[in-house]
Amino acid sequence: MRKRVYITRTVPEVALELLKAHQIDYTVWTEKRHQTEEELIPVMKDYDGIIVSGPLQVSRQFLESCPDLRIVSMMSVGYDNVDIEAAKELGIAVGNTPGVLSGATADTAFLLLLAVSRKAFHMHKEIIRGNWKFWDPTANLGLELKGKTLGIVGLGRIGFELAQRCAGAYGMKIIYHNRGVNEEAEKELGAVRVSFDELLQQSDVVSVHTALTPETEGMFNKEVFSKMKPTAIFINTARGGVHNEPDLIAALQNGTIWGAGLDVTNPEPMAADNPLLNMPNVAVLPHIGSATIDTRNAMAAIAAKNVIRTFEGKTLEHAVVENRV
Ligand SMILES: NC(=O)C1=CN([C@@H]2O[C@H](COP(=O)(O)OP(=O)(O)OC[C@H]3O[C@@H](n4cnc5c(N)ncnc54)[C@H](OP(=O)(O)O)[C@@H]3O)[C@@H](O)[C@H]2O)C=CC1
Ligand SMILES: O=CC(=O)O
Repeated sequence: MRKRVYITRTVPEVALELLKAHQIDYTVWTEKRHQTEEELIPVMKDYDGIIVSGPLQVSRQFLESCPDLRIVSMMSVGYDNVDIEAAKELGIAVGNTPGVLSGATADTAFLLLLAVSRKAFHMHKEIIRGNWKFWDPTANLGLELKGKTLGIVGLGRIGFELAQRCAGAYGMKIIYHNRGVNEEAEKELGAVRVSFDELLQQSDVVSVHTALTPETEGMFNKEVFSKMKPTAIFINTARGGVHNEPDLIAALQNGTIWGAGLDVTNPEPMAADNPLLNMPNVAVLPHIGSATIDTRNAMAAIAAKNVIRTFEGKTLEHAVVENRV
């Protein structure tokens, strides 16, 4: 019997072509809203696989309610919304799409850093509001990045690409805080591993790139912001849950830190009246880290290949939970 895959959002055509070429049937959810776990559970009884793109909670209850499910194929590198222990216990493979999105996501962090350092998003809004009246040499002043210190919390694939950009473009000194050592970054970029507190105290820019885990949830809170320089910029392209939003708003309002650039928020989408959107030293993007044509095609291809390989009884191209072959 032909296998069936449910796809939680429209995805690049390359994924559908690959599934078709392997005689796999699929259904794509095309409405402009995300389905909830509760809505999907009754639907999933007819499917052998799911490609997840978006914020669906793949809980134990969800996995236990899908009798034929063989694979959860994430079209993302992050899998914080999947109950990995339950998937392992139930023998359901989980795939993801690391690596191919690192450059695009690092570009997004770099874009946010430049935008915040020069208040670019705020200036753009000011022009639209009709507030570009005259040239004032003492107004609209930003910060320069040349020779400054970039502190990366979670220097993995994306952090490495950001460090390359900042070291290459501005000669920034790279320090990082990981649980382990990143030998490649130390060798190639001269990155120096420091304690979390040392990183906070020394960095002009703090950029976070860890996964969202119980250990990293709410990691950037009032106490942590208070240890950063008053001229520091905080960048988060990882997950909104890694920072405490009320604490971040307070830190920006009372001058504890200088600015913030966010590609991820908590919740997503961010409400249009969120105070962060009206702060001059803040830039917010709607979770577009990996959103380039090339990157999304590459992600979609891996997500489809992980499904195909599962049904063929092979190991995945990228596994969080390996297929039982
Ligand atoms: N905005 C967007 O659109 C995107 C966001 N992302 C997010 O970025 C995250 C990172 O992706 P990627 O770079 O590929 O992942 P990697 O696994 O390559 O890097 C994550 C790094 O975090 C470190 N780390 C993990 N836990 C901790 C901790 N508690 N304290 C300090 N460091 C820690 C790890 O090192 P060690 O184990 O040594 O601690 C590792 O080097 C994803 O999980 C996802 O949430 C990804 C893509 C796009
Ligand atoms: O947020 C995106 C991801 O790939 O993870």
